[in-house]
Amino acid sequence: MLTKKDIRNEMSRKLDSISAEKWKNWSKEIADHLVSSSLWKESGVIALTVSRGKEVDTYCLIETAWKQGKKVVVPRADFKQKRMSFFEITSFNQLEEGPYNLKEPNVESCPSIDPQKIELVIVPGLAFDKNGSRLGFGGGFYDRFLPKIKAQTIALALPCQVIPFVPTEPHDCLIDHIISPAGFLS
Ligand SMILES: Nc1nc2c(c(=O)[nH]1)N(C=O)[C@@H](CNc1ccc(C(=O)N[C@@H](CCC(=O)O)C(=O)O)cc1)CN2
Ligand SMILES: Nc1ncnc2c1ncn2[C@@H]1O[C@H](COP(=O)(O)OP(=O)(O)OP(=O)(O)O)[C@@H](O)[C@H]1O
Repeated sequence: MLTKKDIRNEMSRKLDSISAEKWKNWSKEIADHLVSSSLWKESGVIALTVSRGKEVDTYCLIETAWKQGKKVVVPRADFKQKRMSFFEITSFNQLEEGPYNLKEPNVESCPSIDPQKIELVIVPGLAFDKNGSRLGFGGGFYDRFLPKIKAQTIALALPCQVIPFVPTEPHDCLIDHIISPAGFLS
């Protein structure tokens, strides 16, 4: 059986080989499905990550959310504790360079938000299966964060990121919905 590490390595390689054009078009299709969903429409406070590399583009989604008057909250990761805090951003200028080329909120200019106020969480990840199992970069950040909140969770996946089976451990949290360019998978 493939280990989590095998899948991470294989997926990073596959993502690297996707052209910029395909990445852009798929991201747009995924965003269209998301913003037309009732979950998105009904949520006023949305937690997202700021996309990096070949992660499904979230810059457009953040802009759409702002235009629609929604609150956008993004995480700042504490890599020692493996925990995240969320801060509201109202401009991309409030982001700064964090570890691993992550864009993270500047804590001086962004108010922190009580996780209970989050209404929808867009969860990042490397690979997903139709059951809602998710594989991330291996920090366990979301598996520590999600049990604390009651919001619905959605993952955005390029076609190659949906695989038949993601191995899970007891601490792994299932994602409620996965959106690929073809639409909602679950
Ligand atoms: N855009 C984005 N932001 C995010 C996440 C994410 O997955 N994507 N996170 C989701 O939890 C949290 C940060 N967690 C992260 C954990 C590891 C790496 C990372 O880049 N790791 C190295 C590999 C390190 C190793 O080999 O052990 C890498 O991928 O090169 C990035 C983010 C919060 N912010
Ligand atoms: N709720 C938790 N409490 C304590 N330890 C946890 C918890 N969730 C995950 N861990 C630990 O964190 C490490 C990484 O977990 P895992 O491989 O599932 O990460 P991941 O889901 O791929 O990463 P991420 O959520 O950051 O994207 C593991 O060593 C795991 O034991």
